Amino acid sequence: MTLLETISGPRDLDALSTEQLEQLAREIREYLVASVSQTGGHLGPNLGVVELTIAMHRVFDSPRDAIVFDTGHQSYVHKLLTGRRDLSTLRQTGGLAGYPQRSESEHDIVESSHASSSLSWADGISKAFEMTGQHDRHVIAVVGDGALTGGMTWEALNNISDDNTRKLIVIVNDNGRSYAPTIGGMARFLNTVRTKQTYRNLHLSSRRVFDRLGEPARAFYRGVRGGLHGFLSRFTGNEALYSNLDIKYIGPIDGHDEHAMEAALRQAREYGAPVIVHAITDKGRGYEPALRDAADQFHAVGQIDPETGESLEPASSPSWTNVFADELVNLAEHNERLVGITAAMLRPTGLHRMAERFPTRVFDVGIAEQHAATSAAGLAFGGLHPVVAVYATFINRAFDQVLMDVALHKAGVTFVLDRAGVTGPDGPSHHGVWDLSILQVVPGIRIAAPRDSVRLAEELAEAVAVDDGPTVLRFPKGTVGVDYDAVRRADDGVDVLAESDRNDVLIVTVGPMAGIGLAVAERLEAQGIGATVIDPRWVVPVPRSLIGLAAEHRIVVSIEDGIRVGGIGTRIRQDLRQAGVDTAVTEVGLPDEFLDHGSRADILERVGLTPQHIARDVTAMVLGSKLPHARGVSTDTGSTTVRAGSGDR
Ligand SMILES: Cc1ncc(C[n+]2csc(CCOP(=O)(O)OP(=O)(O)O)c2C)c(N)n1
Ligand SMILES: CC(=O)[C@@H](O)[C@H](O)COP(=O)(O)O
Ligand SMILES: [Mg+2]
Repeated sequence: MTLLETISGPRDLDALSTEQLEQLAREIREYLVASVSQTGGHLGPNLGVVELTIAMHRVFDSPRDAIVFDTGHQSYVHKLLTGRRDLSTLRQTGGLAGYPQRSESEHDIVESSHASSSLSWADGISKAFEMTGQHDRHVIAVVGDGALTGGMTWEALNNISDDNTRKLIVIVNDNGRSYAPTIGGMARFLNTVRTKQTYRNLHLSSRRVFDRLGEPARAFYRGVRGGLHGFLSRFTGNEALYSNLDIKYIGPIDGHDEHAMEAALRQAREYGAPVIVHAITDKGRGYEPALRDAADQFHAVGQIDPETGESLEPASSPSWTNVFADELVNLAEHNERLVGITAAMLRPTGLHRMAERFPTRVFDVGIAEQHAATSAAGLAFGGLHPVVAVYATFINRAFDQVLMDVALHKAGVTFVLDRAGVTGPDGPSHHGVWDLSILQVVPGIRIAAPRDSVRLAEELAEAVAVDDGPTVLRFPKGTVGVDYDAVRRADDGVDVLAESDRNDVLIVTVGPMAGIGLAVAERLEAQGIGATVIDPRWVVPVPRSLIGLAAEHRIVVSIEDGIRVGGIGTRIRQDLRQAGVDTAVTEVGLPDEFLDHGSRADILERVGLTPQHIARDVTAMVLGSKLPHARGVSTDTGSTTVRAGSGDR
């Protein structure tokens, strides 16, 4: 039996000796590589927090003490130590979440994977403990150096520093990277600490002395080093940033020395006021393939060979990200006004290719989407055309900046939203399902949803040519798949993908839902129901020719990979009514619920976003029976009658 198998909860850690703790750390690393190489996940970040998490659970008493992970992708070790030793179902339908999840454990608090929120959570929880007389409960936030580049962390620190009675400990997990090396002045400050000769000399010289004196001395050295470094750091200027905020600073601590971490955390626990413990760690620690990975030290991996780290996933047709990356470089070759902005996700969003070709024309602003959007408005004011590339779910955070800095000032900024729609394994906070609903209310915005790689190139070129307001391009995670050629294109750019000799149903597909729309049309034809399938390409504002076509059909069915509430379908319905067209509308999309993690296919099946579900519901509607109430489907038949009719062209 391994030591890890004896750990059913954090208190089982208390009796372990130094040697056992070192063995446990080894076993956890071995397990993480063996398991996550099969399931995929955030291998690098979790290899970097093994000793830190063990020390944290030994010093504090979760769940009485509240532990908050920032972003939450580095919580696998926490899961292993809190009764979830089997990670084999990680991120799979019905399996363990890749982030903390309250339904899994009382030890889990923050489920969102949106970075930089942990200190605000900790601020609120610690205030609540104070105000409810729970003075013995601590709050511990584990925040990465990357997450520290997000504005919320500074808003929270500004508040936390205002009240030094709260038992709030911030563990800065500083591995010097987000995906790539973390950018900005904050990172430079932290980096001085990491590389400070004083710290390194002290560490090396004192360790050598004690090592020569044998185990008792070694144990003594490890026990005091955390506090020693914290104390000494006052003379090396490292604490300046925090102590000026009137927050005690302990560090830098070797985040892989479990004893040093424990000593520092015990010191922090006894301090009785907000404390920052600065841990120096390595993302991918203990696993050579990760440490060697210059791109992102195995920040997020698919299935890999545990020995070599090589990907086991078959090379497939290009990803949406790669098509975007190449097309943007092509456009930038001929348009020197184009500049790119990423929020610490240069490679994941594909901007690395433009950065390689035009290094001075791509900006990494850190995990700072709000700043990215408003800085883009500034770049546009200065005569450039910024392309802000973020994951769709993260644009939520910058809604006000898109509205009040970009759109209000009619700034020509293009937002490229990758991972739009159901993403799958990353769970509810990662599905990019809200962008169509929240962005379409922005005055003057234009939103395109390419259905395939040809349209992505077309619509990106069209977007960057617009300089009098925001444009948006959104596409899903994964490979692009086949191209869907049009039968014809209307003057306003709407593509007709399929027609019938009966005008029973107009199917309006948003982006890659074109495939589903065409499959639905086939099923309807088999029932003798005629369907026209169109791809508006630019879905906001609703094109005029779509309104005209709707007037010629009995029913409009919109299909979108976004929440139905406030989605494109509702926009179409409103615009039809405004134009005096009373054709019934059925909006097919996602329910306005948080969708658990799982494969994209499983989730789409679960919510009925499949050709068979949609065709069944539309058939029932056309044949006049009451539409069965499928999740994610709403039918506007109350206010209008389904057009009786010949349906003949
Ligand atoms: C608001 C937001 N933007 C972008 C991301 C994508 N993202 C996930 S982890 C990560 C890097 C986090 O770096 P750090 O906080 O240093 O943690 P580490 O992975 O180094 O442990 C980023 C950018 C996110 N989760 N949230
Ligand atoms: C934690 C986080 O936000 C990212 O690491 C995200 O999990 C990456 O998602 P993809 O794997 O789809 O790039
Ligand atoms: Mg980091």
